[in-house]
Amino acid sequence: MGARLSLSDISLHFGGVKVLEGVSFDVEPGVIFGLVGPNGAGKTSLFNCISGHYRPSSGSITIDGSEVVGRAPSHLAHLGLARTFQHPALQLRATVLENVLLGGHIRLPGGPVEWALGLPRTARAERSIRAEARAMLDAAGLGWAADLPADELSHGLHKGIELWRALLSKPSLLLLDEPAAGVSHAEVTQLIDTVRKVREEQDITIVIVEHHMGLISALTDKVVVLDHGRKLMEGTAAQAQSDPRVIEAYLGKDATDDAA
Ligand SMILES: Nc1ncnc2c1ncn2[C@@H]1O[C@H](COP(=O)(O)OP(=O)(O)OP(=O)(O)O)[C@@H](O)[C@H]1O
Repeated sequence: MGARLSLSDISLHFGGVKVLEGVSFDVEPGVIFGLVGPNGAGKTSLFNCISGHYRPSSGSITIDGSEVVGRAPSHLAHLGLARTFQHPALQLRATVLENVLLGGHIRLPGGPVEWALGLPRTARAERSIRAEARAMLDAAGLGWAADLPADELSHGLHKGIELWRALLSKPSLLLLDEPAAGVSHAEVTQLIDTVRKVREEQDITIVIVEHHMGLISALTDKVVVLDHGRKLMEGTAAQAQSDPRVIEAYLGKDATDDAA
């Protein structure tokens, strides 16, 4: 079952800077949910609050009813959360396969002592996850790159590696931070197909921060629009794109006057 994510009255202040103010919304299990808004609206900061990288100044965030504010990212991974970053965070000297395998670590049985001892059940699990990672890369048409150092690949493929790494952890809640930023048109089309397939084949809830409205329209069931750290509206992507408040936030007041 995809996870249920609930945010209630989230605020985030850095000194006197109010980055988020009273943001609340629910993400139903199994949906693809978009978080959009102009530059600096607070989207990545909100992702950082959900993934445990930032601690909100106030408010509550629950995943399947469990409070996660104050929990470390590693704890949240055990609750089924995985994320990608706006700027891919890869081990550039390691191979593509090794980067993807980092996502499978969470699925290994036992703890650090067992892993260090290389007990048979750990070794078996490692072999099985490695085979799964290779199969994922093959299915994505990236088998040729599996044993290459990550730094030999393009930015678009780095984004792909992050996505496969996150998926190898078998998340019930996946946060994608600007997956289409800086990637080619053909790669965006491939990304849309991949995310659709993932949703068809897995019980997963996906939240996407993205400026690419084509991708948001193609994929999301619902969106929340943020502006200056506040929730501006909630609805479908089509409703957001025709909402005068959203048009004004992106383009300024003149644009809505012109449209009237
Ligand atoms: N650690 C921090 N300290 C101070 N200010 C911060 C910090 N993190 C984010 N901010 C500020 O919060 C505001 C929102 O930034 P954020 O990156 O969350 O916006 P965004 O909507 O993701 O923007 P973009 O679409 O450009 O990526 C910005 O003014 C940013 O400078």
